[in-house]
Amino acid sequence: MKTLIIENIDLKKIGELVTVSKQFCDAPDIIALGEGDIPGSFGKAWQFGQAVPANLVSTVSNIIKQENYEVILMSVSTLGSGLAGPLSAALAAPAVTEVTAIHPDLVVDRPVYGGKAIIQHKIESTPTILTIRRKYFEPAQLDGTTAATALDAVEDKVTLVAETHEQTDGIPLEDANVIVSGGRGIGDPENFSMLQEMAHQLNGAVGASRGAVDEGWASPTKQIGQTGKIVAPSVYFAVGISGASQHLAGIANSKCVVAINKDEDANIFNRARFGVVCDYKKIVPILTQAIMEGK
Ligand SMILES: Cc1cc2nc3c(=O)[nH]c(=O)nc-3n(C[C@H](O)[C@H](O)[C@H](O)COP(=O)(O)OP(=O)(O)OC[C@H]3O[C@@H](n4cnc5c(N)ncnc54)[C@H](O)[C@@H]3O)c2cc1C
Repeated sequence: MKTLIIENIDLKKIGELVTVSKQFCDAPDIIALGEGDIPGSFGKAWQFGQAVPANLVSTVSNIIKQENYEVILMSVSTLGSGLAGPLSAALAAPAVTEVTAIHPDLVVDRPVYGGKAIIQHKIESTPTILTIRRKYFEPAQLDGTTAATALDAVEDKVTLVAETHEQTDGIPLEDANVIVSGGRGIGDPENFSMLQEMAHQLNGAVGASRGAVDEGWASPTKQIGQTGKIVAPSVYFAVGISGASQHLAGIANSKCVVAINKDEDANIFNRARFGVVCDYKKIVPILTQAIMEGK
């Protein structure tokens, strides 16, 4: 099936979409956004400078129509989520969002009810737009670069007035291999520094439950869960977090969950591979020290 990737110039995001594209075709084409070379080898390539998704709709939908693309792939991101709906309307094409798996015969999975159930959709008509959840597919290795046709004819429906970059002291949560997250059980904001130190030693990032965010101990940008970020680290430490379903929805694709909670009946232990029933103030400094000594 003729496949088009639409993505910012980002090695991992493009790599993940190339992996997905292999289910549909041998060589996808790409519309890339941003400055610099497009990593990887693509049949046809177009490139926008940075632009607001709403302003790209008519140019992108014209390319899709002219080239007869059957599958359009984007990540679940500001770009993908902003473009999927308007493109679907412009092309009268179905859009399946938050896809986490692709099966034979064009059947795709998407989680619903905060990850408690999976819906399967069979793609029956083309073009079809799919947004793909990050980190569910291993990024393909991208060799070389592809020269692109520059596209600067964008509409002026929305003007970008200002852009404020999130303060991420270190690795962004979505890219972190290790996350140390704190919940309401942390008790006060100062104690988050304990988690910061542990995350620092593990070259990881600090996250938070909504409990901790509602208390004002962590920034909303750190919230993980149904209404926060969806993360997929190799190791996720849940410290003083009860394990509400809305929190678990954000960590469904974490490979190994380690729970530290003083309540042995806390629901987080049902999701954890390793659990420590203990006051976190006793165990976190010991773990941090052991990690430092083990380096
Ligand atoms: C529509 C909706 C969307 C939501 N979205 C999200 C979301 O995106 N993310 C999210 O996280 N929540 C979300 N929630 C809230 C969710 O339901 C829970 O209320 C929240 O996750 C609870 O946070 P918590 O586990 O930190 O706090 P609590 O439930 O209060 O748990 C605190 C835990 O800390 C333990 N503890 C206390 N002291 C210590 C100690 N000294 N050492 C070790 N353990 C200790 C306790 O035993 C307890 O298990 C949402 C809710 C709704 C209704």
